Amino acid sequence: MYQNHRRPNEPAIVFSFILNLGSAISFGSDPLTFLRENKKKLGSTFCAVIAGNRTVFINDPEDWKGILRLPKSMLSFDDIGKEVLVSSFYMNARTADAVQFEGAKVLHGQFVKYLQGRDSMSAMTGRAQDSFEAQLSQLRLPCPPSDPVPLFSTLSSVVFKATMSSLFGPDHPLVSESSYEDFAAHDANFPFLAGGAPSFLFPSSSSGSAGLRSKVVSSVGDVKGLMDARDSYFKEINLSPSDRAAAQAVIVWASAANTVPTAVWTLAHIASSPSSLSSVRRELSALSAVDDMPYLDSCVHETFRLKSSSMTVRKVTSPVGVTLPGGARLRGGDRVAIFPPLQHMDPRNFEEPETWKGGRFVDEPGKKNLVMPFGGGASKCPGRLFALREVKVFIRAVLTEFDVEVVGELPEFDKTRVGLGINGVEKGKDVMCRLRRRVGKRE
Ligand code: HEM
Repeated sequence: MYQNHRRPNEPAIVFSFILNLGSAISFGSDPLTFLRENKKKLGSTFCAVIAGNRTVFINDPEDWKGILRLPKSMLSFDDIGKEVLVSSFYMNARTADAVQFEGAKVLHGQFVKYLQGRDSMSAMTGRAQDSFEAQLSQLRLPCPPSDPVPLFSTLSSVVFKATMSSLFGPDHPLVSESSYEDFAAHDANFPFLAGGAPSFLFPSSSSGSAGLRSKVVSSVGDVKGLMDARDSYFKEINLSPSDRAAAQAVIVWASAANTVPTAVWTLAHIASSPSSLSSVRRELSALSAVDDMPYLDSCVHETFRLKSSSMTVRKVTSPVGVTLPGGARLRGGDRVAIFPPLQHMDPRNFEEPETWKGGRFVDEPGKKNLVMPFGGGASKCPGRLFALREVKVFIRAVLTEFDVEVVGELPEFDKTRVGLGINGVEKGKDVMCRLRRRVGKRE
């Protein structure tokens, strides 16, 4: 009601005529310009109404750490997390509560143990690597081989299946082309669902998600990893099979949605930069472990820097509001948002920020700390170590199997996903590449 009215000590407000929609369109179509221009006019912390939510943007990266450290009694992700579970993953409120609140501690402990523990990570990496090698050796190439192939269309399902194999084992029904199609159908409308649009508007998303849920609780064979541990916990708290499926399907999406575009973009950028390609090939020929390849590591971080737009959001928990460390007064229910591309694209941090430079972090590894694709604070991605490793294993597998030559310019990224993670390729476009099996690798 009083969204556009500024009270004493509150941050300045971006005025909008359409109360419920607010600044959603100008923010969504070009967030960097929106934030930079309003920062100039209103100061580094200001409020904008985004799709009905008063959202306070903190635009000075110096303030971010302090914000992310504030206790849950002031700012929390939990309510927003629950909303997303219900709106985007078709979860009922009871299951969402179990995942986001009651089970949070147990489930978080499982993330740490299985997604970051050394033994579990190396077992997962091994399954991903086997899957990449098997899939790439059987990949059907065009005839004649000089015809270019669309990289995203060709390799996204390869990354999806390897990720499923790492989580569930190679024989699980999710390691299949049809499951990739279900995932892609659900994912395609994810920005609308996460934004709160009613799910009946997107029947292909709900049937894609239903397809994944119908398979996700199938036996995981002898893979005693994260998914098995979660399933045991959900049985212990008496969730029904369909509720267990909904809770497990979240991990299917979280594990693949950002890993797929990161992997394909990194490959596309490396292949379109002759100096990066030869530096990566030099590291590969030394046969080091992927964790010991600083140039490749730099390339993946450079892709994160340029393609990620994961926005970290919190909600003011106390109904009477809070005062932020800098003195700004916020109302109960206000959202607080941090948008890392402000830091990623700042020429004071990165020379020629619009340009992908594979070796950017080799001499300045400390600058990787300025790159934030995984969110921060309590909701920071628990899969980050595995994701980074999986992408490197993917690049190594592709470049071992193929010579990759990019044809033409790289297309833009998909701007409709801004705020949600790693941006995929612009709709209707792809990266066109010639793939030739390397000598000694031909069947
Ligand atoms: C490049 C790849 C990835 C990126 C950029 C990424 C990014 C993110 C981000 C930004 C969040 C937090 C969202 C927030 O703060 O609101 C998140 C959460 C999460 N991610 Fe990732 N992620 C990646 C890969 C993975 C992988 C491979 C897994 C699992 C195998 C995974 C599992 C999760 C889970 C379970 C959560 C939710 C954590 C929770 O509920 O506390 N992610 N991810």
